[in-house]
This record gives sequence, structure tokens and C-alpha cells, in this order.
Amino acid sequence: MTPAARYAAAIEILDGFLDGEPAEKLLSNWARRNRYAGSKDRAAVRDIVFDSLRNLNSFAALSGVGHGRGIALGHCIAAELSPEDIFNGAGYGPAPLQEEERSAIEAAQASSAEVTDLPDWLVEVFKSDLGEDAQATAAALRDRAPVDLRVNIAKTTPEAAARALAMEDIATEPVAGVPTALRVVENPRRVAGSNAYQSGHVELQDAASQALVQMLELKEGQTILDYCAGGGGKTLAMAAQQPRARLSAWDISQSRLAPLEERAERAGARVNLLSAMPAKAEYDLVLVDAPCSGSGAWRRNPEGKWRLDADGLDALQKLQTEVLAKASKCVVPGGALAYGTCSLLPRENSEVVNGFLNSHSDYELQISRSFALNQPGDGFFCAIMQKQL
Ligand SMILES: C[S@@+](CC[C@H](N)C(=O)[O-])C[C@H]1O[C@@H](n2cnc3c(N)ncnc32)[C@H](O)[C@@H]1O
Repeated sequence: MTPAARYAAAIEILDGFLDGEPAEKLLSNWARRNRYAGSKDRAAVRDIVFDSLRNLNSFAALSGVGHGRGIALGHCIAAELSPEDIFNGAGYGPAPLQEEERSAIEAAQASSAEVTDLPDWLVEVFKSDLGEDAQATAAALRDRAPVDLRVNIAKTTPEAAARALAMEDIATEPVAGVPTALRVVENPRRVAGSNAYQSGHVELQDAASQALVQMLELKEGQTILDYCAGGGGKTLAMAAQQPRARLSAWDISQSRLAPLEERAERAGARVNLLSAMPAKAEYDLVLVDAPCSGSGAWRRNPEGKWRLDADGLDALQKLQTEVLAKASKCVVPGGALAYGTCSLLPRENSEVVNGFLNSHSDYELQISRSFALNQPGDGFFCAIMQKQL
């Protein structure tokens, strides 16, 4: 496909997104309908779409033109490509630029209005929750997230894993402060097919997720419940961190939990998958990796920031409060309850924890930490609370 044809495909997908369709579904439907598109084309179209979703308002403002076409034009301008070279109707590319579009681009270039790549209601939430960091945080969400790997230290060492990856032309570097993490600096798209990945020596996992697991200071023989295990990212990180712990995993969605069986086998981890909701106080440590806005990971899933609404965010906070209270019943006296999210917003983090502590006088806060973007990866939060003996 020509660069112009890739832009034409991205415009179609962006229009579908603006009509409310999920971006992933649009991308896979497009790939199915256009079998001639090779993996490089699919990756390039995906990159245009995801860059655009991270920068939706700024790209629209760069072109001054509406719809998917205007956003793609903004992408083209931001990438320092000439719109005339792409939007000229040649090679299955987008239709040629109209005179009024040229004027709109000229006017947009002359404007110095500040644009935030968040919906308006969320700009206010960022301001009230993040104060003077709001603008910089929203701006940092425009960038692509790094690709991080967790080295399965139950099977190999970070040095050996980095060497094995390098032999497959996947260059990595260590991540300061997170000994299990490797950041992929070349050929991230080769990871899933690599021997190191296939043999369970590395997993895709953001460095902040790994840092959260490190905070838990797991001990031999501990009984641990991952209460919101999902596909088991944290479960497997805990299993690698402390292979002698006794791990159980639960998720309200059994379909999300199901792939963990195979993933655990590949990683050489032993995990007891629960099919009934745990409710008895029988775990030394319960981790609640709570459902959240995902704002700390909006660089990876930029659709999230456009689809969330104020009611949805309120509902999440209520759900977090409920889940934390339920999970706390599973902790033995003297045990610990850890609450984590990949959200940047205190209303989903410290506010939920403070609310819990106010209504559960048998718990006290031991430590809490907010991980800002790039320190070391996605935005994350973790609080560890101790239950009285
Ligand atoms: C942030 S995700 C977990 C990600 C996972 N821990 C990982 O590292 O891959 C939150 C999970 O909470 C689950 N969940 C939502 N409500 C729940 C509830 N009431 N009890 C248990 N799990 C719940 C969701 O199904 C979702 O899988």
C-alpha cells in the first residue's frame, strides 16, 4: 500500500470511531475486508489510528478540518508530511484537497489556541484531581507508551533474557529501579513470535505493574489471593517473584480468568483458579487490582479517554469501594490488603483507600505510592493496608 492508501484506510477507521464503533473492531474488520494489506500495512494503519486517538483534538486543531479526514490531515501535518503529497487522489489515497480545506489548514496553522487531548468534562476532572500537574499529565498521554517486558525470574535472569532477545534482533535496556523489567528499544513487534516469549522467559508487562508487585514484598509460604486477577498479569508476576507462595486467583469474569491456566503453565507457575467467589478470611495477602478508568494506561488504550463519561467514572469509584470491602473479608488477622489501579486520579486511588480506612477501623495504612507516567511506565497506584491481629 502507498502511504496515501494507508491514510485513506485510517480515515475510514477514524470515521467509524467518531460514529461510536470500537477502534479494535474497526481495524480487524478493515484487515478482513482488505486481505491484500500485509503486516507492515496493517501496522502502519494501526499506528496512524492510535496516534490520532491519542492526539484527537490536537490533530483536528492542526488541520481545522472535521471528521476522520481532518484528524488524518492533522496527523500528516504533525508527521511533517506534505498534505498535498498524501491528499491528492493518487494511488488509492484520500481525495484531493479542496480549496476550503487549504484555507482551513492555513488558518489553523496561524492559531495559537491551546488544545488538550481530553474531552472537556475530563479536563475539569484532571484539574481538580491533579492540580498543577493536570496539563503536563494530559500532554504526556499523547505519546506512545514504551513496550516493557517482565523477565520470568523463576526461569531465567534479566541478563540472559536480554541476550536471548538480542539474538532475535530485539534490543532491550534495563529499567531503573525495576530489576525484572526490560524495555524494548528495537523491534517490539517481534516479541510475541520470539523464542524467549514462547518459552515463558518473558511476558509483556508494563514496568509500573512490575514495580507494584515488588512493593508487596512476598514471602515464602504466604497464602495470596489475586482478587481481580483478570488474565493474570499480576498473578504471574507474583508467582515469579515468590515461587514458594501459595497463589489463588479470582475474577468476577470467569472468561477473563480462563486463559490464566495456559499462561501459568507456559510460565511454569502454580496457581489455584477459583470458580466460586472467595469470602472467608484465609489469605495472608489479598491483592485488589481494581477495575478502573485505566487513565494511567491511556497511551496504550487512548480510546478509553474518549469513551469514559462522568457517570461511568462515578460508577467505577463505587465499584472500587465495594470490591475493596468484599476482598477485605478474605484477609486473615495480621494479614495485608493491597489496593492497586492503573489510574492517575486520586478519586480512584487515595480517596477510595481513605474511604475504606474510615469505615474499617481494623485496617491501617502501611504504605501508598502513586506512580506518575514514565516513573517508570504507565500511571499506577498502590496502597498496602495491614489488618489488626
Ligand atoms: C484492572 S483489571 C485486572 C487486571 C489483572 N490483574 C492483570 O494484571 O492483568 C480488573 C479486573 O477486575 C475484575 N472485576 C470487576 N469487578 C469485580 C468484582 N466484583 N470482583 C472481582 N473481580 C472484579 C474485572 O473483571 C477485571 O478483570
